[in-house]
Amino acid sequence: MWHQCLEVLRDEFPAQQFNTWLRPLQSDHREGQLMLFAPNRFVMDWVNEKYLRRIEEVLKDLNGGQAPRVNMKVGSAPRESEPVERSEVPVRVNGQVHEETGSQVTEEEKGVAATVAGPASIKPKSSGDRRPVQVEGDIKHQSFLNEGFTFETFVEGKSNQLARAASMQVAENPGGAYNPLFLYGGVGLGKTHLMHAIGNEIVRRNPRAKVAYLRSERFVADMVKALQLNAINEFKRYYRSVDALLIDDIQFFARKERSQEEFFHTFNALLEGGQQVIVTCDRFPKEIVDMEERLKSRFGWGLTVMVEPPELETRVAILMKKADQANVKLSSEAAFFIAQKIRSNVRELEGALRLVIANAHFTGSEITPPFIRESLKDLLALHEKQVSIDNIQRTVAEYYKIKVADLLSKRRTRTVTRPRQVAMALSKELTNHSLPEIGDAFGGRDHTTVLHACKKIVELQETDPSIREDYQNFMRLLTT
Ligand SMILES: Nc1ncnc2c1ncn2[C@@H]1O[C@H](COP(=O)(O)OP(=O)(O)OP(=O)(O)O)[C@@H](O)[C@H]1O
Repeated sequence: MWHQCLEVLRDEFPAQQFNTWLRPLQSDHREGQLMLFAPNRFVMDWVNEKYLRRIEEVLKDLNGGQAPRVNMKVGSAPRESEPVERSEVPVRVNGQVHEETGSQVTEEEKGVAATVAGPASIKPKSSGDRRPVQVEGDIKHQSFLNEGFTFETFVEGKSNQLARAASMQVAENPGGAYNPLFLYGGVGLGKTHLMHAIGNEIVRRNPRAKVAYLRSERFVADMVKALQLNAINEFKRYYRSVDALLIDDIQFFARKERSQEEFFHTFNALLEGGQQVIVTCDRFPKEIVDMEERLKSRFGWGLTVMVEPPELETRVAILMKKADQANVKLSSEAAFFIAQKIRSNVRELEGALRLVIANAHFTGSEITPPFIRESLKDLLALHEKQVSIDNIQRTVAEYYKIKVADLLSKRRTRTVTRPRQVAMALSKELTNHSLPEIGDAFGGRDHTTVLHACKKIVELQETDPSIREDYQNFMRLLTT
């Protein structure tokens, strides 16, 4: 019943709210009582205040008008027993079976170890001690927190408000606020920036704190190297000794079974020790493919927050801030012009600004919209070339698993009309074609049909989280 209830709530609330507060709840239903388990007190209080009444109503409907008793507590639902971590046993590598659990280093993991060049980059991060530390087995630990990625340099907007607030709380109270903190969202939206901001803030508040930041490939490479050098115990000891472990782009753990297992144990040890874990990913935990369920479920124990693509005002504010940091005067008209043209992500926005600034320095020109248009000519041409109606139709058809011909046909079944409307709205937003031109490209439809589709999709994005997510995915797919 709880799963059915979640399905109803998923349609009612925006994806971010649903994923942050409702999805992590676990349930246990017995003797007419539904116990909901929240990963921490904060989530429990929030759900109690904001959602419980609606949850009860939905459950009542699902239960033929009879409301089950709903109680909440912090913790996790009773589950089937999970394998218990055993003591550290020496491990043999090169495809031989790991004695503890039977999992092997996969070919993928060996590949990562081979391609991540140079010594392992994990360093106990304390501002007082920035020397790389040599440990047995010749694994040099270095970690690099980008000192420019701080909360001060991070521009807050609607799209990242929740993620920023949660990150700030973690930085103020590592191990005590939300553990783990799971930040997810599309490329170039500021997840790494926030993660470093947390690390930098932890160290600023406590210069002796050990913060390890690394991309997940590095964790894999280090682990394989440690196995090869017979130094797995040092590896474990190191990772379990940090005050905060920051792992970026966890999706690269997919299919790396041995690393997932190692990370799982490290993760548990850290959580048990009250040490902070922060993870970023390009998608919601449950949607990571080829990742162990128990690991995904652990990710949901703390707080899971989405970083969304910034809206126009935030893009403008980001440009102004970046220009200011570069000591460049940028008029709001110029910032607006760039922000309107570059919508995909912040990384690309920054790249465009850098190009404009470099050109302005080089030519001694003032930064005006015509100058920007000229400076970004190649980039914009590339965008315009890539985002053709044809490209949009192919992308949308592939995504919804229908044929392009269906989009152009007269068919009016729901499975076809909604994707067609999405494709029309995207064509309006991402190309310079007029409404009649778009109508023509969709099997000779009238421009009023296109207009109706655009309005409908704007409306649905407000009310239907799945359409909103689809639309954002398309914007990402088509513009990056
Ligand atoms: N809100 C923001 N304010 C200021 N700068 C930002 C903001 N969001 C992103 N940036 C900047 O955009 C660039 C890309 O951000 P970042 O590397 O954090 O993205 P990401 O979400 O981790 O992407 P990926 O998934 O590709 O790793 C960085 O230079 C970062 O400083």
